[in-house]
Amino acid sequence: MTSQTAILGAGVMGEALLSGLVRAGRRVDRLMVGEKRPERAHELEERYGVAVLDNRSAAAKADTIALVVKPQDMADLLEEIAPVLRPGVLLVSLAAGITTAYIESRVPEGVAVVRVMPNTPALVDEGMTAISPGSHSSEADLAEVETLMSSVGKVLRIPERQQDAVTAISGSGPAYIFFVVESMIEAGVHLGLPRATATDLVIQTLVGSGKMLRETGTHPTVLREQVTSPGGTTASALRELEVHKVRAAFLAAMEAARDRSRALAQGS
Ligand SMILES: NC(=O)C1=CN([C@@H]2O[C@H](COP(=O)(O)OP(=O)(O)OC[C@H]3O[C@@H](n4cnc5c(N)ncnc54)[C@H](O)[C@@H]3O)[C@@H](O)[C@H]2O)C=CC1
Ligand SMILES: O=C(O)[C@@H]1CCC=N1
Repeated sequence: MTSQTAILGAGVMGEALLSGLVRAGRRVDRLMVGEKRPERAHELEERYGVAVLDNRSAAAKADTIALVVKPQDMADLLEEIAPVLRPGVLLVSLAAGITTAYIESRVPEGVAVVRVMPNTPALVDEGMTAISPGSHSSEADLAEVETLMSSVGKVLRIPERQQDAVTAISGSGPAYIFFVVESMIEAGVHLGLPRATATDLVIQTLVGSGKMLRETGTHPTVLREQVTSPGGTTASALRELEVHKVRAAFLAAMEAARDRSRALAQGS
């Protein structure tokens, strides 16, 4: 691929994308970064040898522009770069909640927009990214974004109306998993295990369970039943999770995330 890609907004997710592209063999002279905080810009220049430019210069030179600022900063960023956007340029928005229509209404006609929801495991090339076309994006644009995001993990095409739910499940998802991991480690400490032992036990249990899910293709309910001996320890634990309404809490949490994603599009 010989095109120029600009990443505007290089915080956690911008760096995940940048580092993934570099790991995937993208030449650094084909990449540019726009970043508001000078110390962060300097850090990325040092770490990757990438050129950090002002947003307008980067946007003017790029064929593909990844928008990786917070949803609340998107309007200002679009206002800044809109004057230099050429027809045919591809905007790839990673921002939660922001619709392709929101972006299309703020940029010149003929600019293609693709909405993307990644997650932080992209940092270790195990990301889950869902992509949706805007009203002017072509098959070639979607294929371009698939190539871009598959450098950091798995990519799925979905209709845009599913993006808020996807944000609630896989976009925010790693945080729920880490929360469960934290909770299990704390429980281990309460049960008298050294913290380091509890941490090792929980992380390997998580990785092993994830590998079983992926490699066996067996439904999670069946896998859970395999662990749950009649009258045994697991059944006792699961009864407590049901008593404490953990399943209902997960549903309420993800509905809240989905609703928050919708609200971000309204600028709140
Ligand atoms: N962190 C995550 O797990 C995920 C984040 N996202 C989305 O990615 C976007 C970025 O999120 P994070 O990386 O977590 O936030 P962050 O706060 O770590 O990074 C945002 C970066 O944008 C910079 N910035 C702000 N305004 C700018 C401007 N006008 N020009 C250039 N740089 C500017 C900030 O200085 C900061 O470095 C958000 O829209 C979020 O919804 C999507 C999926 C997952
Ligand atoms: O918390 C957030 O708003 C972002 C979007 C998905 C994950 N982090």
